[in-house]
Amino acid sequence: METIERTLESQKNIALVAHDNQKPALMRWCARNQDTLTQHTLYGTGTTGSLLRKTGLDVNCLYSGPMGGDQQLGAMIAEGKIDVLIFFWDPLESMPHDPDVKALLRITTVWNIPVAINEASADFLIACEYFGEKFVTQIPDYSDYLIGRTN
Ligand SMILES: O=C(CO)COP(=O)(O)O
Repeated sequence: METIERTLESQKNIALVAHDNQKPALMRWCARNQDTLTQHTLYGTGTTGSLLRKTGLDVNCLYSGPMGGDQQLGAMIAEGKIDVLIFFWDPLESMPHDPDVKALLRITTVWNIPVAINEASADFLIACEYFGEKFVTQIPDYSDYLIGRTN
């Protein structure tokens, strides 16, 4: 597939999500990185975002994951409205909305956004010089894709 450039601005739109068993770890991680996170625009699924708001972070809350929050985030990623996903998902518990979780992770790959799936990868990502700077990525050329399918 043809690709085009997409520039992630220095102030990023960051999605924060954690499954229940991972919420304490994400809360601690956000507290540790509060100064950096406040320089960006934050989004979260319903419960994660509401808990983070209680700690003083300005998080735009979507629906709770099992009620459609993962799908809302997926749509925002496809529309270029989310630049980075921090998702502390739970590998040891089955979720009623597992198809939504898979779909969310899949769409991050389709649109080539940086993703952290656990604390160590989140530490790497936030330590990266590009976290607070412009960063150019390659994304699918959707216009070209559509032309190819409709010609
Ligand atoms: O289920 C989730 C992600 O799959 C997260 O949803 P909550 O933040 O509402 O718990």
